[in-house]
Amino acid sequence: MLPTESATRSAYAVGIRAEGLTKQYGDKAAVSDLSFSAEPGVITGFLGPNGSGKSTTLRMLLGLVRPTQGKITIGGHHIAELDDPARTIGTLLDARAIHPHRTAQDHLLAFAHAAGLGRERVDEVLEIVGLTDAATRRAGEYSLGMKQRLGIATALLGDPGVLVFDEPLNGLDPEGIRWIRTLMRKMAAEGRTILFSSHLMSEMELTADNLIVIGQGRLIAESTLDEFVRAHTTQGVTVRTASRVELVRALNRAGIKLEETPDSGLLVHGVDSATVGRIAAAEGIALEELTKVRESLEDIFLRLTHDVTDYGSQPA
Ligand SMILES: Nc1ncnc2c1ncn2[C@@H]1O[C@H](COP(=O)(O)OP(=O)(O)OP(=O)(O)O)[C@@H](O)[C@H]1O
Repeated sequence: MLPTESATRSAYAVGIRAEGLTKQYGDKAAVSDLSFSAEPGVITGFLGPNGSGKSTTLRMLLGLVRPTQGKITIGGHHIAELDDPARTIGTLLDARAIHPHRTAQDHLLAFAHAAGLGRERVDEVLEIVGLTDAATRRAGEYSLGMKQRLGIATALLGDPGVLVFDEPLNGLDPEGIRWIRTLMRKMAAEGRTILFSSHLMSEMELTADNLIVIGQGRLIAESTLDEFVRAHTTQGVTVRTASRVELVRALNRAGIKLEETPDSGLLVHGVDSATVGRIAAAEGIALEELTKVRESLEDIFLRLTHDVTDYGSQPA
């Protein structure tokens, strides 16, 4: 999705750009020649199997890891060159990294102080993330979901134009997940650049406008979510009929691959509904159902990254 005109004109219009980004740990390339961009006004989802290099990429963005080659910049600048980092970029990397004896308020006040921000802003962000009533409790007593909210409050302190959230949905209940989705949408609509990673594909599908997909440190795809799903969905239809044996025979004769589904339907690969309908009609077979297969983002992601998974689980 392209950023809207109002988004690019907004005061926040700063994007993220990786160019030839590479990080080598000894023989191991954690990130290899990675180039992508995340634009203002849209939500960009950052996907990859475990160990594919997402954290290393985000750590290079934040200046915590030095690239072996290439660069990753915010509005064209390395993070160390930013005049006012807190007002430019806000990040949630590990929500558990909070001092357990500090209250949420004190935690935020310390960050606000360091960034030259006033107490009012601390109250505002507590309100935005719904922690006002819990502000004087120690962070050590917080649930993971509350820690995520506190991490997001910290990211929002400087009212930055770029927000980077690594697995922001961890530990959130359905209401919390919906809340964060709405928050990200609102922030993007205001013209901010939102880059977030999640292993929850269904949520990614609901939230992201654009996707960056990596595997073994390399770019697999960069496109809008819609284009990605359209380009990678395999063609196929599910079909149901009382004359199953006859239909299987007819499809086999036509050289069409199919498999039986657990609910006694047939999954026909590589053809469209019209083809299956024509073959059935030619044989005088009545169909009870003929549905185009729609693959989920999760189906596509698992298939595309199957060969590039570092730490994939074995099939059950
Ligand atoms: N400091 C390091 N030293 C050596 N190897 C590292 C280091 N950091 C990361 N790696 C390796 O680089 C690869 C990418 O790791 P990274 O943590 O960036 O992946 P990830 O996509 O964030 O994974 P996950 O989703 O599991 O957090 C992995 O093979 C990892 O073992």
